Amino acid sequence: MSVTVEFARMNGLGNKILVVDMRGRPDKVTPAAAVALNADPQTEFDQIMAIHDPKADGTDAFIDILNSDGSKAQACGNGTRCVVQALAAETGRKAFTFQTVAGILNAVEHEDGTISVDMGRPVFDWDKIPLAEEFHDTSRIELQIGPIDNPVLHSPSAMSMGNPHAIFWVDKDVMSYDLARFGPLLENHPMFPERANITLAQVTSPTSLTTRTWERGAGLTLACGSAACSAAVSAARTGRTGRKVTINVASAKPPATLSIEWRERDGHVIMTGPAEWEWSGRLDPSTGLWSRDDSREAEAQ
Ligand SMILES: N[C@H](CCC[C@H](N)C(=O)O)C(=O)O
Repeated sequence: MSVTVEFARMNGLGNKILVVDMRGRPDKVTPAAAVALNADPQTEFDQIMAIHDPKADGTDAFIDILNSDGSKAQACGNGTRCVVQALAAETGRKAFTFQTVAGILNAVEHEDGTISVDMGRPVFDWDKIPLAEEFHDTSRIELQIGPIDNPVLHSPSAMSMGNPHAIFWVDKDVMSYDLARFGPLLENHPMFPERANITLAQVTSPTSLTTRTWERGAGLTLACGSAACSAAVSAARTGRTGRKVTINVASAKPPATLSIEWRERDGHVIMTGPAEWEWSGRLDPSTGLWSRDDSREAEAQ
């Protein structure tokens, strides 16, 4: 047992996020707490974004990211927008700088409530993604699933957006694939020594894509921000689209889009989209025991 902390149940395009306030204390949300929270339908989540005191000058907070299986993630685009909305509501500030294990992220909340996160620069080197085999060109790697002579999915683009991603290009509706079946096989494929997030992407115009993602450590999710960034970068990198695209996140609830720009001048990826607060409560970061606090809902009415 440890002293409880505040948390907020939020979502980014339906990607289920728990934002946990760990400021002012040295401990962490444990993998066991994550697994316990995910086992309860009311607190089931895709990522926990734990806000810690800043560790570096010029940053507002250190963010620790956990997947629902208790493993760590280096990046979470939808969760980062949720953290911005929570801190903006608390402080009235609009711009924040966060540190994660993958580096420094700058983010800003706009007048219309949407949030832009500078996700940093993509990494294409095979050993940094990481892949198990050397590929000179990671924009199309040798990997396939299904019958050898007629693969269902093949030749993905691989990259790191802080975390590892494989983007499979498809020309049919992304919902028509059995991603629940192929996702775990590809996530854990020997090609990906640190596993990978697996995305199906369909190019729908020179400025738009539709995506659907099987997340490493979380499975089928309604949306994945870093995967949307990776799909946008990979589409531009392979000449499928320009550097600025709208991503239709096929399973997002309600249907929604993210705007992604792979900025020409510095190679940074800027993701813009919404975040939504659902309810708040308190939890024990060592066990995951939690209770709901309805005072904020009462205030809002
Ligand atoms: N939902 C997140 C990504 C989580 C990535 C995580 N599954 C991993 O890399 O292990 C997003 O919006 O970017």
